[in-house]
Amino acid sequence: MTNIKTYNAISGKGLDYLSQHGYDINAQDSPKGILLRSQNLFDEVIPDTVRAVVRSGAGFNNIPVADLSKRGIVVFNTPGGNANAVKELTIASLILAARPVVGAIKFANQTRGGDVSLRTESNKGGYRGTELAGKTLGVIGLGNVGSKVANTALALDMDVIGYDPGLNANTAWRIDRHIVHARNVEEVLRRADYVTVHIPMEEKNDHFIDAGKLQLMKPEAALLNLSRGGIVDDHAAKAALDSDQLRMYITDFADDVLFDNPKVIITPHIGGSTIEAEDTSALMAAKELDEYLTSGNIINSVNYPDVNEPFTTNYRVGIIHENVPNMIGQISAFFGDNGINIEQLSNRAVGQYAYTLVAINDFTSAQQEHVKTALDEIPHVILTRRYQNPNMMIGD
Ligand SMILES: NC(=O)c1ccc[n+]([C@@H]2O[C@H](COP(=O)([O-])OP(=O)(O)OC[C@H]3O[C@@H](n4cnc5c(N)ncnc54)[C@H](O)[C@@H]3O)[C@@H](O)[C@H]2O)c1
Ligand SMILES: O=C(O)CC[C@@H](O)C(=O)O
Repeated sequence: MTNIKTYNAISGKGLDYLSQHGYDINAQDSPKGILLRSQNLFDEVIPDTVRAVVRSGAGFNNIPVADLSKRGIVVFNTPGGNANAVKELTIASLILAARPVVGAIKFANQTRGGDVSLRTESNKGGYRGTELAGKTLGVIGLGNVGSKVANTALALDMDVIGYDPGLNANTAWRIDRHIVHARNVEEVLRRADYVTVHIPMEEKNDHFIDAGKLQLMKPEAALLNLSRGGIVDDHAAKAALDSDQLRMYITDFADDVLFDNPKVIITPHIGGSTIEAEDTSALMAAKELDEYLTSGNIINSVNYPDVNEPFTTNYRVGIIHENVPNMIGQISAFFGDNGINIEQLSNRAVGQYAYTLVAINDFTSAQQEHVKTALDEIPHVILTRRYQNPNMMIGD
């Protein structure tokens, strides 16, 4: 059995998959993998036995990715697994920003005694809203969530303007041609009646929406943040609301500065909290973990390149290394010098790291032992793992 440590409430779909594939998800000692949702891993000690950390979800700012990368630990997420759930809550938030539904519900509940229908009818004037149709939605970040939100807003008869300088090809294909592509974020902020942010929390996006950007927005506009606390400077947002430079702020991330403000709606980080999204994400996470631990295939990694090849030979060696010159030369020379024939070699690099997966048929026990220790001694090699087909890990 291979031990997997889990944090948070992971859907049974993912846990059952792991249990059925030879993993012990209850034994927390010497884990080979960690499966989590929002647990802050910066506060945890990650044992040396760990080879993979999988985030069941999209955002991975709760994981010390830079440190784990130096240790040869692959970090995965489940892109798109909960995008539809976040899209739906974003659309609900748009409606809550246009219609005073929350206040109206409270009012209706308070109208007790006497002729209830008359009392509600005569006082409902205070709960008039506006329509989304014909208004402009600005979408910042057109990835898995943002692209879905943008397309759905078109179906609500909104005009949509989007901004994403790092748009990937897969997502670009999904974006409706009627969505206007802004040249810069300022253009989105100036034109939109509603602005929704769907970007990851990383250093460059810390307080991405700050006082300066809020000033560009129309005073009657509403801002939505279902991405992460910290992407919007909440103090600046409160100041903008207080000075009527912003009409409304809806966020999925509670913050002391925002409580008890009639212009703010806070939800408790429930964007991805649907049964469907939790099941889909957990199953994706479990499969990614199993695939890496048993075959060396890397799918949806956030720190190393993806390499996903059919396992058609008897053995494989996966080598995580730095992305520096002559690594492939040294690795293939090593196999040749030790009389090991390479059937196939796949190599990909991303940023400062690279991954080389070597497929082998004839591999004696002595060669396997030697590969483990000797390959790790090549400068810039971070970690080597060996795999035996069918799906039987033989090394550590
Ligand atoms: N509330 C929730 O429960 C919940 C659920 C899922 C995701 N999220 C958050 O939403 C974020 C987005 O999710 P996703 O699945 O769409 O991720 P994604 O990786 O598919 O898309 C993010 C997009 O943002 C773009 N981007 C990054 N920085 C940008 C910037 N400064 N300006 C414009 N575009 C920028 C990227 O190029 C990318 O296309 C996640 O990182 C996560 O933090 C929250
Ligand atoms: O696990 C969750 O419920 C939150 C997930 C969400 O924040 C994400 O980034 O995917």
